[in-house]
Amino acid sequence: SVNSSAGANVPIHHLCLTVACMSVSGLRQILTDVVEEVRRTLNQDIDGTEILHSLLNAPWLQSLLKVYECLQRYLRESPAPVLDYTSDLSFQVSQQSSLNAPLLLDALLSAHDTVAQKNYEPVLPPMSDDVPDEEEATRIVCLVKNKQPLGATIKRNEITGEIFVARVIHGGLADRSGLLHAGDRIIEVNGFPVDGLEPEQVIQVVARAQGTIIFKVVPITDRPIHNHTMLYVRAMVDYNPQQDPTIPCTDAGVSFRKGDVLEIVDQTDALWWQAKKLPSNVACAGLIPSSNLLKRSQRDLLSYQPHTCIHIQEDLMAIDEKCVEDCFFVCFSAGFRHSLRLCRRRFHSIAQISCPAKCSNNCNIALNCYEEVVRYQRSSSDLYRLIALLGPSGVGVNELRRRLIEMDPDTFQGAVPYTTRAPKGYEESGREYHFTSREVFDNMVYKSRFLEYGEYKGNLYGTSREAVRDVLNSGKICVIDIEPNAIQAVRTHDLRAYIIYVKPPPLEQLRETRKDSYITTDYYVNRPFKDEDFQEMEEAARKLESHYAQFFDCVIINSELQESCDQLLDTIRKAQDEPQWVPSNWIRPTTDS
Ligand SMILES: Nc1ncnc2c1ncn2[C@@H]1O[C@H](COP(=O)(O)OP(=O)(O)OP(=O)(O)O)[C@@H](O)[C@H]1O
Repeated sequence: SVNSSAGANVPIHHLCLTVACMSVSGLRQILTDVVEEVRRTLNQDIDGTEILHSLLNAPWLQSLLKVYECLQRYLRESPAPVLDYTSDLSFQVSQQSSLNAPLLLDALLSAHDTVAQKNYEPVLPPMSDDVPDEEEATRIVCLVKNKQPLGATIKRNEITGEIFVARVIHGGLADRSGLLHAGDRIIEVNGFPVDGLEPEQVIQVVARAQGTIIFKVVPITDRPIHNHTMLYVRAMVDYNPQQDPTIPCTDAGVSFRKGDVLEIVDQTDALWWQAKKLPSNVACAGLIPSSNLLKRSQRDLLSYQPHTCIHIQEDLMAIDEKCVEDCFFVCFSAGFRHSLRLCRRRFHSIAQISCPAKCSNNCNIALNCYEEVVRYQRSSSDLYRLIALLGPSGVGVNELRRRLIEMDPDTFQGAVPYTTRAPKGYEESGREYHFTSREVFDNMVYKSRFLEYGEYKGNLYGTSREAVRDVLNSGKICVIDIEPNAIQAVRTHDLRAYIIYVKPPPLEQLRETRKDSYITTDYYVNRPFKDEDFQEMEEAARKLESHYAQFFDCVIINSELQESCDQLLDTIRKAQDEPQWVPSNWIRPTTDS
């Protein structure tokens, strides 16, 4: 069978088809009229000469004869088009007259030229006469080369030297043609036999080809059933195909960073999935390592890092192919945040989040590289999402939160923390803090009621899940600041936290914007910022980003305070009112979530 995927020819085909349909239906009408006329004439009692006379004079017969004559003349004269470059001509005319020929006319004339030049069909090589009868059924596949890659990879059978299509990339040229499939054996490329060649040599033949590429293939008999999916995941790790020697085709690889959302379109291969990074305006997908493969390479990578603890499942290949919604946590102990109106430098957090996987060093770790996500649009009847601010100590998380609540206390509210310290004279239980005994506090820790908690100067402080729920239930937007330890605790079905990372600006801007600001440290309350503070802040920011960037829904660079406040307001509005990617188990809760 001979196939063509020359998409560019479609308009011309349409043109020809329309013309053909018109003449066919016209002739059909004439012939129907003839039959009807004869029937009516025969029913009347008229003599033969009269019938013959009226028949020969009938307009429909005249038309039919004219058509016949035209066709005969066409066969005799084989008329050639007067011009085969009318679009050039129209361009020249439009240039000279400084008038732009309408787009439609241009397109029409260029269609005319294509037809006149008869270049709308690939010229196929003549069929060889000496094809033995027993030769396998072959297919000639003709693809029109354009700027896009072919979107297929090939492999060589090392024993027979035969070349096969290894995989066809979803949405690529080969895939859209529907003519090449994984497992098809390629015999020739543009008449050039490829058996025994190295795959790179075959690719060179394809690369050298101009215009159309003609593949002679033996189609695979049992085509594998493709596992086409529409799965969206958030990448929990960085991946760069250029640095991955195991990828079957580097050029087909899709690079991604932590937090990127990927649309997985094919999971047929257990090792290499096909995906697009969102937002995407390309049709063609690319290769990404499957969840199991990525887990394996992460394990190899992390096992070389002496200070990183990791929990690994024994049999990685036995893990379900589909993503599990655990989080990828690595030990991290830089500057803990204290939302309890204390400076984090003075607040020693001892928060532990409940996590099913714990390594011998007591790190909270679950290894997962992709997190399944869905697009979520909060409905007006849903509670607001929790807003959790996160950033290195001193960057301005508390300042931003404070200003936000001050600006609109009817909309925004913090969660009232618990403490074991005694109330000061002006403090009221339930307003500044929930004052409680150590026994009650310990019991709350035991029952995992805290999102995070910590100790400062012998007293315990903690933010409970109920305190956050109370604010949300009251119809307000709850805004808290958290330490990285609390990320997993707030990313749940009931709180649906939107995590905003507050990032320090570059050093110069830090110096400039903080020249009149004060910092509270372990030893000083409200002293001017020093360069060491900025360096420490930047170092803590680097660590935070390298370990937790995958959980940031948004990043705000806190340079000019007013601008940051405006940006924060806008971000929170979008988080509540516009569709966002969220873990799928928030929407389809599992027993674990
Ligand atoms: N954009 C900014 N420009 C100038 N000063 C700022 C800016 N953001 C914050 N500050 C000031 O920096 C100081 C530290 O801010 P803040 O207390 O909010 O830090 P933090 O991130 O909450 O850290 P910690 O919890 O350790 O206090 C405050 O004096 C605050 O007013």
